[in-house]
Amino acid sequence: MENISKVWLGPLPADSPYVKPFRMYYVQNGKEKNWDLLKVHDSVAIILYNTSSKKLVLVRQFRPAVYHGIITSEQGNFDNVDLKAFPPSLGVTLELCAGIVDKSKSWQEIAREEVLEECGYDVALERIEEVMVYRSGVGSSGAKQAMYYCEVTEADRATVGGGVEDEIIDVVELPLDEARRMIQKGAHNNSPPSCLMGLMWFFANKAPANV
Ligand SMILES: O=c1ccn([C@@H]2O[C@H](COP(=O)(O)OP(=O)(O)O[C@H]3O[C@H](CO)[C@@H](O)[C@H](O)[C@H]3O)[C@@H](O)[C@H]2O)c(=O)[nH]1
Repeated sequence: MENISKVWLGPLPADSPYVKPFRMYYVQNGKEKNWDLLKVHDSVAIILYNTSSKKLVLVRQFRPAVYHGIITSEQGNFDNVDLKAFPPSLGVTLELCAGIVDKSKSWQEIAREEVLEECGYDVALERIEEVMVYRSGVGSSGAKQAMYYCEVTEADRATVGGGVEDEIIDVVELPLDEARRMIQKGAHNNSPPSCLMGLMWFFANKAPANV
């Protein structure tokens, strides 16, 4: 899926629409302190369960930040990457369907659109149930993410999904026993904490007893 042929790094342009770095200053207990942080978009993530197939619907995609993190954990900072030593498949993740909040629509509507764009299911707004809201990246961004739950059936399928514009996203139907293994033994597929937490919430609150 990733088909990546060259990787290199450059400085962050000041007009990045996705990441803005700051140094925040504050006085605590009478002492001046500072913290280096990033402003990034808030986001939504959706736990999708297909009740026809009795499988969870997740997405696979190449994540540059994960790939970068894997390489730097292994060998420190880099300029160019040896793609043989670090195949880009290392940076592929298995995640909940998700989207950034970058338009003036309700968060639930943005979640509804992501379910359609990424996974191909066209569902009414009322079927998207809020699960919880939390802050991620507490040391770096403190970005807000709202998690939702939505049940879909084959009747809701409108497209094959896969994202919009340049996005390259694979839709994955995950059997419940595999999902259970991910939260019992740890995931080997770079799944972020939000995905693992979403799976745990699903098993604690929604999973059918007999599957
Ligand atoms: O430098 C960038 C960053 C984003 N995008 C595009 O912006 C969109 C969304 O970006 P991304 O940050 O990957 O959003 P999500 O996939 O919605 O990821 C959200 O949901 C994830 C899973 O919960 C969280 O890990 C992320 O922090 C949170 O942004 C996609 O079309 C990307 O292609 C770029 O083109 N360039």
